[in-house]
Amino acid sequence: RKRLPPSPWGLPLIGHVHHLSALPHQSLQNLSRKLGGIMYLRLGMTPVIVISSPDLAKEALRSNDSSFGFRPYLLVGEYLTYNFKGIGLSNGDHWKNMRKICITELFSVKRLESFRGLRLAEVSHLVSRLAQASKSQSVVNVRELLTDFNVNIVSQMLMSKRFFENKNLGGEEVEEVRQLREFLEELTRFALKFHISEFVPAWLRWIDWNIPHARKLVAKQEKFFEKIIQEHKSSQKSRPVMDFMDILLQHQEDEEAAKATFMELLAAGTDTSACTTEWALLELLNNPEIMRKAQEELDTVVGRDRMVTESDLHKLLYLEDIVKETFRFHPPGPLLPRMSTQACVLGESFDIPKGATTIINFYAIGRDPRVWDKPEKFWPERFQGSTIDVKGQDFELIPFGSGRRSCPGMLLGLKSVYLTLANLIHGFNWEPVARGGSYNMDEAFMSVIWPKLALQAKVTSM
Ligand code: HEM
Repeated sequence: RKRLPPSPWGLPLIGHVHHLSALPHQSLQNLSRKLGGIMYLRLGMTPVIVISSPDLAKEALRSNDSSFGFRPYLLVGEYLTYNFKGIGLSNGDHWKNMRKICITELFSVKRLESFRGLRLAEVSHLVSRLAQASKSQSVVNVRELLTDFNVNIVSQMLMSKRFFENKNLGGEEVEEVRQLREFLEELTRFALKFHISEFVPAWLRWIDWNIPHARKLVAKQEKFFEKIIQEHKSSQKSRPVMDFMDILLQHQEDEEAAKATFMELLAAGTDTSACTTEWALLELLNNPEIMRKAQEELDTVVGRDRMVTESDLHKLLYLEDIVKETFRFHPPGPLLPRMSTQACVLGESFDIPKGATTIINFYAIGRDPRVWDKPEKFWPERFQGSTIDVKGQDFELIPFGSGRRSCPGMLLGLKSVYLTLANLIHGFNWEPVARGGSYNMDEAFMSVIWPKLALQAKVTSM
């Protein structure tokens, strides 16, 4: 006989909402410790299945990939992506088409290779900012450094624009960049608010009191993209190689699809990589022995006379273990959001209703003592001699998801994390400015899971 997975105690109307805190991945981890690897929650009127076991994640994402290949409804998807015209929140044929364009024209190995010089130029810029900070003995705001790096990479790939730390920008453009930063922050705050439309049936969504705010945000977004699209159309002939905006405007007559996809790629592709590097550096600062081993490896493989480049990365095996361990312990987006499009059975006999929001909590999987030895310890050596990788085949470690909706930007994200981390620790010694020399590792659930306190430290050139 089939049955629903176990649930915690609920309340009339709100169901199980009261079990969730400002750190929902941790609340769900705590619940799964009591209820097991699969549970059933009701958030308002929305049925939600939460999976926190590698075997059940594999069953959902591999054996039943087509049943769980949809994204659930989000208010930001309806408004800021013009009724689901982007890639990350859309479904069905439109999603298939956008994903195909993104994979062939932006994320293919060949296309990524053509941007190698761009990444090198940005990393040189990052290193010279650190060298300046070393000279002036000033404290480095690591988060700002990493965010600038990642936004600059993605914005140049998408639309040939370098937004941050660009001395060639005129006063009006600097003001635009400031507005973009503010807009992205406001959008994140908005996306994290409670939206009742996500917890009621579709016909009742109009009652959401956040809709006027969503419309205001759309107007700000419009202002930003209209200008970029116009500039792009008028300068297209002067670009030797077409950028992604040129390509997308060619494929898609509908400019709204281009705007939606751009906003999603900027949102999905910048903070994810930046926060992974920030967590890794934090762990190294709190664990000087691991830092020492990583720097020794860099000295042996790269030497002291030059920067680390992408051709060095495959030889840096300890660095690879550090990055894997960072993804296990601090996955940037720890809850995979999916939706079941047909009823199915998971596990021994758990009934998954059609239309249930399905969340895979791989934060819980990464810290489960049944899956990992000493899970609360940051211990890169656990990967020595192990074949476990982050690429979506090993369900103990799926920071980029798995299956048809897995992250298409994975290769770019990995390059960015390796390159920035390697260069941050290669040419510089880091001195903590935290009280007592050890950093607080609390988390904040924002666009991604950031360290609650942005990492600040002093550097000296080696
Ligand atoms: C460390 C870096 C990154 C991490 C950890 C990460 C993680 C993820 C995760 C967990 C998902 C959901 C996967 C699923 O449902 O199975 C995802 C989706 C996505 N990511 Fe990434 N990501 C990273 C970098 C990037 C970059 C650099 C880009 C693009 C510039 C990007 C673009 C996307 C897009 C467009 C989707 C939605 C795909 C779809 O729904 O078909 N990501 N990412």
